[in-house]
Amino acid sequence: MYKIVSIPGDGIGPEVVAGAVSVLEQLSRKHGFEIVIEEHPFGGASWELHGEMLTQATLDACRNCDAVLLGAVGGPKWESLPHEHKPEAALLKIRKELQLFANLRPAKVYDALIDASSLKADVVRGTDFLVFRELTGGIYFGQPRGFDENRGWNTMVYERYEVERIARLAFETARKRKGKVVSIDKANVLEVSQLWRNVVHELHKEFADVELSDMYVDNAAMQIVRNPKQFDVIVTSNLFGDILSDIAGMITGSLGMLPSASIGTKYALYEPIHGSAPDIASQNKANPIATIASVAMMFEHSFKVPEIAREIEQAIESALASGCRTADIANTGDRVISTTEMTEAIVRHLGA
Ligand SMILES: NC(=O)c1ccc[n+]([C@@H]2O[C@H](COP(=O)([O-])OP(=O)(O)OC[C@H]3O[C@@H](n4cnc5c(N)ncnc54)[C@H](O)[C@@H]3O)[C@@H](O)[C@H]2O)c1
Ligand SMILES: CC(C)[C@H](C(=O)O)[C@@H](O)C(=O)O
Ligand SMILES: [Mg+2]
Repeated sequence: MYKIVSIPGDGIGPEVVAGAVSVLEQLSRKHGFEIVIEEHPFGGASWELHGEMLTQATLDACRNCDAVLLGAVGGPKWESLPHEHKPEAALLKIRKELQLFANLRPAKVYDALIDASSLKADVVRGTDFLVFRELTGGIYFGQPRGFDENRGWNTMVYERYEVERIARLAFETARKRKGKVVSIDKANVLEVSQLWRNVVHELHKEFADVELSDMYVDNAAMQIVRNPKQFDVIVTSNLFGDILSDIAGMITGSLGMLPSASIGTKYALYEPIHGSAPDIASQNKANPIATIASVAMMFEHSFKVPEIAREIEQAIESALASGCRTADIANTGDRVISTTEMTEAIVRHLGA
């Protein structure tokens, strides 16, 4: 039995999470295992119900399950709230409370979608890299922070142990892949990046079989677009990882394609990398694949059933190969289908 807490959130969150839940239900029917899904409010949706973006009940539920599935939070309705009350602050809080220090963001190109990328087919074909984004430290959490009428300030700080634990995961994972880690920083300008670089290199002594190189973040943004195939594993800080993974989204055709796993030593949460997309919310237009692929990551990392992860990825691949396209990945002339139609196609390809 798998107990999953779902926190759909705002905007397209509920639409894409509904797609992922259909996939979970189909897997349960097909394989005969029980899946219990408990839904809890989060973000703006929770604010409207309880006057709080993250209630103690939702947080307790997340600590009391095998895995959490999150849609997205945020939207224009809550933008003018003070920073500490915004839905985005609740997202940071849940990551911190559950100590989800590593955010794994794979950027893998599906063959059927090579023409959906804004980059040339030869550049994107065969791209397959994995970003380890540090998720509970750096400038997102550093103190002091604030702003007044004339000044705004944030602090980027990393402790040795924070760098070490994410770099260790990156090295361990690279060993099972192509054995190459690129650590991305801004050590030519930022002292905090110098610490990052020093710690990564010290740790590398334990992983001498893995090839390590450093890259400045501005160059990395360019290299990801110029030649994404050069990367295997990327390890980087919270802010740089946020930005670089959205860039990676465009290699795969759309932000709506990229899943993620946020993991710590005790808990795990799975979420697409995209946001609540207010521009297309409640229109049945969103691409559910990022969230469905996040369920594949759940089976891989939390439930340790990689065969089912592959089954989900295969069903996505087959749906795409048979021509299914939501608007974000459609080319001119393609028939565009809805969120629910894409979900149904993937469920069909999962088989019974
Ligand atoms: N993890 C999260 O919950 C998360 C992540 C990013 C942004 N946000 C929040 O979401 C809100 C909107 O932010 P934004 O517009 O900068 O980023 P966004 O990711 O929501 O949207 C960016 C663009 O990508 C498109 N897009 C995103 N996901 C898609 C999908 N699944 N299918 C098709 N198209 C998709 C949107 O329509 C939009 O044009 C903000 O409040 C922001 O803070 C939340
Ligand atoms: C909404 C925001 C807090 C979040 C982040 O910056 O981490 C988002 O952009 C993401 O990538 O998950
Ligand atoms: Mg982001």
